[in-house]
Amino acid sequence: MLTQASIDGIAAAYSSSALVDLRKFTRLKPPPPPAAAALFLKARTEMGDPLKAEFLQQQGQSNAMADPLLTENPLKQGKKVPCVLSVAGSDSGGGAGIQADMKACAALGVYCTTAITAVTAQNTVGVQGIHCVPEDFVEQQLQSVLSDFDIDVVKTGMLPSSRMVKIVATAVRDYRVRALVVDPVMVATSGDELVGPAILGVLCKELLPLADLVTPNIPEASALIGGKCVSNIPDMREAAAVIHQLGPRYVLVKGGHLTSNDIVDILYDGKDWHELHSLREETHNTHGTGCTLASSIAAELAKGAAMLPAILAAKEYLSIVLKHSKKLMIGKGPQGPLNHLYGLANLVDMTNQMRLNPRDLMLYAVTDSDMNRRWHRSSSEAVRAAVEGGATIVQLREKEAESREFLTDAEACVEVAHQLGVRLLINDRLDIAMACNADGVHLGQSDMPVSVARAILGPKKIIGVSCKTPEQAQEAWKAGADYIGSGGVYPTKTKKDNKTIGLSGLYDVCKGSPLPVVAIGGISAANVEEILRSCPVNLFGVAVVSCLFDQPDIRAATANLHSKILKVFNTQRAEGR
Ligand SMILES: Cc1ncc(COP(=O)(O)OP(=O)(O)O)c(N)n1
Ligand SMILES: Cc1ncsc1CCOP(=O)(O)O
Ligand SMILES: [Mg+2]
Repeated sequence: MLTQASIDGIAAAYSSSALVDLRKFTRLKPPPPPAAAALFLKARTEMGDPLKAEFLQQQGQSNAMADPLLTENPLKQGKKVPCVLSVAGSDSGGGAGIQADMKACAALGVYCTTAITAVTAQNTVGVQGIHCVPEDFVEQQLQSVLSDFDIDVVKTGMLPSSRMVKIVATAVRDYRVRALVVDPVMVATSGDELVGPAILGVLCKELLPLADLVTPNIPEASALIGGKCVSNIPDMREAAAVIHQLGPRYVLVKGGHLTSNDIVDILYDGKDWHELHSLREETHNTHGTGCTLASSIAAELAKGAAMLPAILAAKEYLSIVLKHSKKLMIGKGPQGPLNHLYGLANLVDMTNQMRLNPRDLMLYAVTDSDMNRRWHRSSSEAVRAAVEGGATIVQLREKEAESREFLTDAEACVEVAHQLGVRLLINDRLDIAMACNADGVHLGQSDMPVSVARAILGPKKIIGVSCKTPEQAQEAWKAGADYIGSGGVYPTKTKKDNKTIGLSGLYDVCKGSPLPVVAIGGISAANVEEILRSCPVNLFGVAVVSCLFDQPDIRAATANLHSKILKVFNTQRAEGR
């Protein structure tokens, strides 16, 4: 057991009086939008943790919603991006250190810069080698990052030499770093030593007094208090008090090394102790949990949370990550990595499951039976050539054909399009679309109402709707459509007596449409650039008939149009639109 005398002794040995107190530079940002905080409170309360919820309510803040899919992502254009600097070692296995920090920050919507202190040869089995980065070069990395980026929080991990610790402390002081989270990494999850006890003195004397938070696990807490045994919660409390005497604003002693299933972390701020409980997850994939927790706390602080909400949110994120890591099979060793970016995989799944990726509207080929007849082509030959030339979606538009002939053609075209990985829609005819298992339909204003078509086709099929006005586009959206075809932009021989809306009409539809828009009518390689440039928002592509299908070489004509569209989109992307 620790005695008051030993606490005082260690505190005296590592007196912090001579150091500049950087805490006065700690500037945490204003609370996030109430909606996010309310969501978080609701989620926490529903999870049966009223104490934490109450605390958050008192704080009136925290954008600390742990699930990145539910949070407003702060990595937005036109806003100051929250920024963390991780000063840590690289893990070649990708599970801990710098790699964990970057993934955790990314998952929480925070930009992560790095200064790499050591390169480890490491995997799920253990640490096979350590190569320390020369101290001067670590210093150079710190200078590069701190002189350029607006860093909100510095988080340190593996600091393998005393000089390295001093260099980091100097940088934190010189650049008036706003907040510092110190994870006093000593031993990897595998039990391999990463940092020797020689750095302890300098760590306690130089870095901890500058820290807003230090996050030792039980062996590290024990090392920080001179090797005293820490084996239960009262010991953890005492250790936290001793470490607090070394100067950090908060101490979080993590209890994962105790065997209980109810993991208790102790947070001490010099006045109050908080017991933070979490359930142990039954998983071997725990490599990098310490780094992940510390960098997640840093990320939450960077977003503006106060310390306790930041820690609660980080713990929440970690426990969700652990749940999503249970079935991960990576590496042959006993400790697998975490699935930090589980939310991204969900996002990818969601994108794959989306009825329509609006980017597929980029070059929308609409077939024409008259033209195919004139050029002696079958519909499926025409579809194949267009898709091979770069068409990103196809619509079969047969105005004259009998149902049976239309269906036979449609079946052949669906087969070709699907072989080549492109969706095929049917113009006007739901019955044909259903019979040939097309990907959906395109409907006009006088065709079947969209809500009826949606009810018939179900949730998986794509529905496009022709609209000349923003009001029509809004109606289509309400009724369950997926995209808007807007035109005719220019007059065309392909659809006679069709009122044109011009570039300004197209602009109005794009501006007022909640759905992605594709322009149609009189579009060719000669005017596609001006059309796309005139509507930089919401116009995802062009739908064309004659400039592809009334041509001697459909493939070449499509490829030519494709390259023109790509040129505009690439420029717009480079300009940040
Ligand atoms: C992509 C796309 N946009 C608009 C139309 C026109 O459809 P509609 O108004 O139903 O006229 P018809 O094509 O049926 O004559 C379209 N087909 N495709
Ligand atoms: C179907 C349709 N809807 C509005 S204009 C049009 C025809 C477009 O054909 P083209 O690309 O040959 O001008
Ligand atoms: Mg129609």
